[in-house]
Amino acid sequence: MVDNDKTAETNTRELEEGIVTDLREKMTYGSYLGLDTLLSAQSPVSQPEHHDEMLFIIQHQTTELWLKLVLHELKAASALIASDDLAAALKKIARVKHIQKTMTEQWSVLATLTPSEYAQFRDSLANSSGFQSFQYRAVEFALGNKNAKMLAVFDGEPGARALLQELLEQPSLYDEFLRYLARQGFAVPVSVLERDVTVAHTMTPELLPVFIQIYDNSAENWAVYEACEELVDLEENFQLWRFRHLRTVQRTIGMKVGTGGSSGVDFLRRALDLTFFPELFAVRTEIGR
Ligand code: HEM
Ligand SMILES: N[C@@H](CC(=O)c1ccccc1NC=O)C(=O)O
Repeated sequence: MVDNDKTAETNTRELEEGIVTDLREKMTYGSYLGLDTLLSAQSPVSQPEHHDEMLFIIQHQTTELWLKLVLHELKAASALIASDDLAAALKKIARVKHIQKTMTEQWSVLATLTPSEYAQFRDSLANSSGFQSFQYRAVEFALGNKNAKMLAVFDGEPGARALLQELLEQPSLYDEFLRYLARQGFAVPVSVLERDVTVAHTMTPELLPVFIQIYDNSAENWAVYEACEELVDLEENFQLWRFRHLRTVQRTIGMKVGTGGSSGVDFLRRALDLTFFPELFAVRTEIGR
């Protein structure tokens, strides 16, 4: 038995006898998590190395890890809706919402990078840009912001291009939800069910009666009503991430053009006009009328 009183007295925690210390040939924390690979993937390019480039790299890498999980969960959610298991899909979406909050909150870490610090290593980044993040684009596609023109950026990355091509051709989460609603007996127009899923869904007024029915009779349509509100949360969270990105960019590079070749802040601002689920926002105007 460990003498617990001793801990406070010595301000040192005794290791318990059962603790495994001989881990040769065994799976360990580091081997399980692939830490050798993960922690050797931070390679600053500035010369001499700029202290703050480590922050810049790790901020992006942690975001990419979260994006990997978001994609994993969204794919599962889509498949679950396609198999009529809405409740299980909502569980995945709930997780995505928490990840989004973390991703959005994380901007405050990068905001500690001042414009002058960033300017000291920005040239080293050449034409690399977040615009070239295939996982970010994959999440946009999965949620329905399809744009085939984005694929050209990935001509030199066959794996990324193939993943995006596949997602481009698959129904988005919203497409799957609308098909589900049709299977549940809601009057989803055939034109919506048979639409070309390789392009972005656009506002379809003929869909509004479906959502008015759901929102005006929420008690009778509780499951789909809840699902609608979860989708609204997803879009809201996505926009908040875009907005924090925009504001961080603005405070860091002002109105400079982007390393990726876009106008910068103006280009990013236009993304705030995009919507994944237009009818779920339009229905709000109609409620209770
Ligand atoms: C000081 C930090 C940052 C600056 C100054 C910055 C700047 C920019 C600019 C100017 C663009 C437009 C494309 C271009 O011309 O380059 C862009 C796009 C983008 N950035 Fe950043 N960025 C920063 C941090 C980040 C971080 C941490 C991420 C996280 C992965 C990120 C992800 C993206 C994505 C996904 C796009 C494409 C957005 C879209 O298509 O709407 N950026 N960024
Ligand atoms: N586009 C940024 C550069 C940048 O932020 C960046 C560069 C390399 C990898 C990811 C980046 N993040 C977001 O665009 C700029 O124009 O300064």
